[in-house]
Amino acid sequence: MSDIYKVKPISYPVKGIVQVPGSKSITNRALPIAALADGECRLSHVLFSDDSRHFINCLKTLGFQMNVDEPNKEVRIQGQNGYISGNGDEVVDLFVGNAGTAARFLTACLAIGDGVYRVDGIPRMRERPIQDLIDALRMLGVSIEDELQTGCPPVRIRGGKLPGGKTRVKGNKSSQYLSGLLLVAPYASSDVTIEIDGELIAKPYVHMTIEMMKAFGVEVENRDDQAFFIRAGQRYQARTYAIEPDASNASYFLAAAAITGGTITIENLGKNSLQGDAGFAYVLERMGCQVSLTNDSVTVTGPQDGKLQGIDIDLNEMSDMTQTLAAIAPFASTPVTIRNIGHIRLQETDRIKALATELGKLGQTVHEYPDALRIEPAPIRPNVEIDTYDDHRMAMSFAILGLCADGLVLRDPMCVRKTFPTYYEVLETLY
Ligand SMILES: O=C(O)C1=C[C@@H](OP(=O)(O)O)[C@@H](O)[C@H](O)C1
Ligand SMILES: C=C(OP(=O)(O)O)C(=O)O
Repeated sequence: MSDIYKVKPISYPVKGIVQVPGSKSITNRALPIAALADGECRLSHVLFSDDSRHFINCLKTLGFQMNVDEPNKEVRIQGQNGYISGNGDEVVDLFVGNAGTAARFLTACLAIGDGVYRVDGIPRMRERPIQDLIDALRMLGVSIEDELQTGCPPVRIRGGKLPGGKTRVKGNKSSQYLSGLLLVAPYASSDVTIEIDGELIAKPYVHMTIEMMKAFGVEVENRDDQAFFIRAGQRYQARTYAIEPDASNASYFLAAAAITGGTITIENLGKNSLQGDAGFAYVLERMGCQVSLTNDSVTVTGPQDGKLQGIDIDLNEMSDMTQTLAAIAPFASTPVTIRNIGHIRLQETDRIKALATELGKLGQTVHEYPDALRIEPAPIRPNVEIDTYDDHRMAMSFAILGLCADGLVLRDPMCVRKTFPTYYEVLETLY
């Protein structure tokens, strides 16, 4: 694909069943859990994208025997029952690209590694905070440092016996620090209590972690999302595990139905999903769409006149949906206000600023706040080139807006490879 992608407008309601790849969040939990388990785990419907490939490559570097079958979307991992190899005092370098889940979950798990490790990524990863995880691991006795004293990667960890005990973690910048601590906690030598220091954002991802730990045999006592207790001695049990389709990446196709008055169904993603972003369908319902969510599928039908109602919503628990919602705001009859999303300034890019800038280029009136956005719909300016900030969700969301605009062009469209390398192929099935 070239360095631009011209979105072809669509003049009719989209209709059909869309297949989206496996969940990035579930894949990047299943991989470390399987590696820590005792015996062979078979993971099916695995996502193959930058974020998961970085994780897979890091596990290979750590010596895990893996059978990676991309054509069949399957990974078999020989778990080492909590053992992670090292290279004596030689630093083992692990590259995670810009995968926040890989950076945070690996950093936590390496606390029990048999060696010294450096976790590093692309320049943007070196701007994404990890200090709160460093502080929490140090309270558990882990030898860990941010090598450039930036509070961000590269992080150097000297693994060993994880003593356990009580630790506190801040959860206002990312929920991933807590998820990482939870994932490794069963392998501490004594019980672990994790207390939350202040607010905890994006809670559905913590619940996903706990549910997946349970699926592999480890119980976490959740004390009202303020403290978490993990009894020592528990171990992940090897098993086969099927990964759900990615609800976050399904949102773009549901949004296409919303703005074209069409009907899109995503199969194997329903009421029992582990993913909080499966709830995005209900956001569309509040904007005037018809939604059907069964045990194993979600269907959205957009209003026939293509006119959506505006919405004022706290999107903290589905913050990855901010760009999807912002991209359909121009098609609403009244303003769209998205609140409690300040932490997304710390992600692949400063997402609030990026959205304000790009929607402004499209003629929208955007009010930017430290932790919120308010978009006043206006006619969409034609022939605009959209910057994507090396952020897959900027590219994927504005591609949907482009279906109902004239001449919208995406720059660096393949930044979608972070979680959805085949995005444009799937998008083009809508025509
Ligand atoms: O735990 C996870 O899988 C994720 C948690 C969220 O990150 P933050 O908690 O840093 O917002 C989300 O944005 C990210 O896409 C995936
Ligand atoms: C924030 C995201 O990813 P991560 O934090 O895992 O890099 C995302 O996928 O939108």
